[in-house]
This record gives sequence, structure tokens and C-alpha cells, in this order.
Amino acid sequence: MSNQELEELRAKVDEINLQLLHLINKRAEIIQEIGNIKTKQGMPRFDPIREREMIDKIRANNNGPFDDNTILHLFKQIFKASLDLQEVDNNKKLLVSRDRHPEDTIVTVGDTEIGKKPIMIAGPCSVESEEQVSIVAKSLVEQGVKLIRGGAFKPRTSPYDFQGLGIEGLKILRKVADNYGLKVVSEIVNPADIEIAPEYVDVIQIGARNMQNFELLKAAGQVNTPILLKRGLAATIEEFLFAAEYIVSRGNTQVILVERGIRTYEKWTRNTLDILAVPIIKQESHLPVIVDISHSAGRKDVAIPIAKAALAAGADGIMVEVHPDPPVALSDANQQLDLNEFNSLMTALKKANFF
Ligand SMILES: O=C(O)C(=O)C[C@]1(C(=O)O)C=C[C@@H](O)C=C1
Repeated sequence: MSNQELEELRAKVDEINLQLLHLINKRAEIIQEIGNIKTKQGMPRFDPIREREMIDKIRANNNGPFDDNTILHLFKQIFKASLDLQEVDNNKKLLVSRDRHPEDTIVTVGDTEIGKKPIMIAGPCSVESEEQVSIVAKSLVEQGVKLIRGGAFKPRTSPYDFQGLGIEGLKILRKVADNYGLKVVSEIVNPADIEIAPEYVDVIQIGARNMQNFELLKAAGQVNTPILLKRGLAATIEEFLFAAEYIVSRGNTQVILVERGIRTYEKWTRNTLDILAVPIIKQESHLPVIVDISHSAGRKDVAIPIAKAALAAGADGIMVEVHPDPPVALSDANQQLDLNEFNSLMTALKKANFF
């Protein structure tokens, strides 16, 4: 074959490549329209029956030289890419996405603006007594921390573990926080309690185990109180953002996301802190992201490095458990910092210019 022949054939291939490119993108435009209709009608995007019909038609018309398997493999790739395209289009439409809202959302709690500069949320895992909460509150104020956390309703793995003081616990938190000029973050587990929660708390926490409790998410969307939503134990980032969308789409735009580690095979930490989730969520969404260094690690000896890593990765703040006497705590004794350890954490973060 002369060089000229080769060049001519390659010129034909170039031409066909452009035709294929044009046709693939023309197909993609139609796929986007189909995707829009499916989203409006709440239809699943993946349609195996439709794919089977197309495959049968393509196979019946395949005259080679490619064999059926090769052709089907190529078309399956096109169907897969089409599904991905519909998925991307759908995610772009989420209210929590940056595409819909390019500016950072700032959640205001008292005089704290979450999403502007790093903040610290600290306090005991469970509210045990007024005295216990007051001791921690005093330490927080000394360190310039404005938000106290404490669990009153505790969703525990074992039904025999301490379940929290309930409303009594919320009352203690409110009283102590008011005495010390702090704002309260506390978990609500029952949709029926969302309405009364703002009487006691300034930020309603929805815990990891309830990230996909859709009735709770819907109820949280109907109040004006900021919501702190924790990532589920085995939730993908996409599922996490969809959970936030439940709240935002009902009207409550004041949502803070918390990366708290996901369950993996690793045994030396309670969960695996998905540090990558921080910059990825910040890129995909306009909502502030906070890292819970206590539940992710389940141990306190690494509190300082993981807090620094989280803030360096772009987190809008840190959440940490602090107890006056962790060994006697009624829950999560191993992961709560004592007051000295908390002071060391704050000193280290201030020294690194994060606060
Ligand atoms: O026809 C549809 O319902 C589409 O969404 C389009 C399409 C395709 O690529 O042709 C994409 C995904 C579905 O699984 C089936 C078909």
C-alpha cells in the first residue's frame, strides 16, 4: 500500500470519526431531554427493558465485520455514558449543588457565622447533669468557643446503653448555655420533636443513624432553625447530599454538613474519616462542612493531627466531644477529651492559625 493510499484511508477515518462524534453528541442531547422527562415524572433513569429492545434491534441489523459481542459492548458503553450524563444533569439541579448556588452558604447561629471562618463545636457526648455541662461550658468560654454540643436523645447501638435524659437534658443544656452565653447544638431523633426543639436548641442535629430518616429530614425542612446533618455510617457523598436536599427543598436552607467517618474494615479506628469528602463536598455543594473528629476516630490520641488535617482540607469547623471526667462518662468514654486535652487541642489549632 502506497503512502498516498494510507493517507487517503486515514482521511476517510478522520471524516467518520467526526461523523461519529457528531452523532454521539446528537444522541446525548436527546438523552438529556429524555432525562428531564424522567426526572419530572419521577421515573428511574436506568431502563433495562428499553436497553434490551435497542440491543435486539442493533444485533438484528449487524452485518459485520464487527461481531455481535463487540458491537453490543460498544453500545453498552454508550448507554452507560448516557445514564451518567442524565445523572450529572440531575445532580446539577439539586438546590444544595454549587451549580445552583455558586456562593458559599453562611449559617448564622447567634453571632457565629458558620462557613466564613473555622469554628469549634464542643461538649459532652451525653448530657448527664447540670454540673457536668457547666464545667465543660466554662472551659469552652475560656477558649473562646461559642457553640456547645450535648446529647439528650441518644440513639445507641444497644438498647441497654444509656439513652439520654431526653427533654430534661435539653433543659439543662439551655440553662447552662444561657448562663455562659453559648449556643446549643443537640440531636433530635423524633420528627414530632422537631417543632418543639427550637425552644431549647439553636442548632438541631440529625445524627448519622438518621441521615436517611426521611420523615425526620422533611420535618427539619419545615423549621427555621439551622440543621447540622451528619453523614450516615455507610452513606456515599451523593446520598449525603440527597439527604441535605430533603431539608433544603422543604424551605430550610440553613444546613451544615458533618463528615464523621464511614464504616470500613479498619479496626484501629472506630470509623474511617473520609477526608476526601471535605474538598469534594465543598466543590459540589455550597453548604458548610464540619468534621467530627471524635466519632470518626473513636480515640483521642490523634485529635490534634486529624483536626489540623480537616481544617487544612477546607473544613469550616471541628466538632469534638469533651467531658470533665471521660472514664466515668455514660457514653463514648474512650473518645471524649478531658479539659486539659481540649485545651491542648485549642492551643495547637490556634498556634497553627486555624482559629
Ligand atoms: O430511553 C431511555 O429511557 C433513556 O433514558 C435513554 C437510554 C439510552 O441511552 O438510550 C439510557 C438509559 C436507559 O437505561 C435506557 C436508554
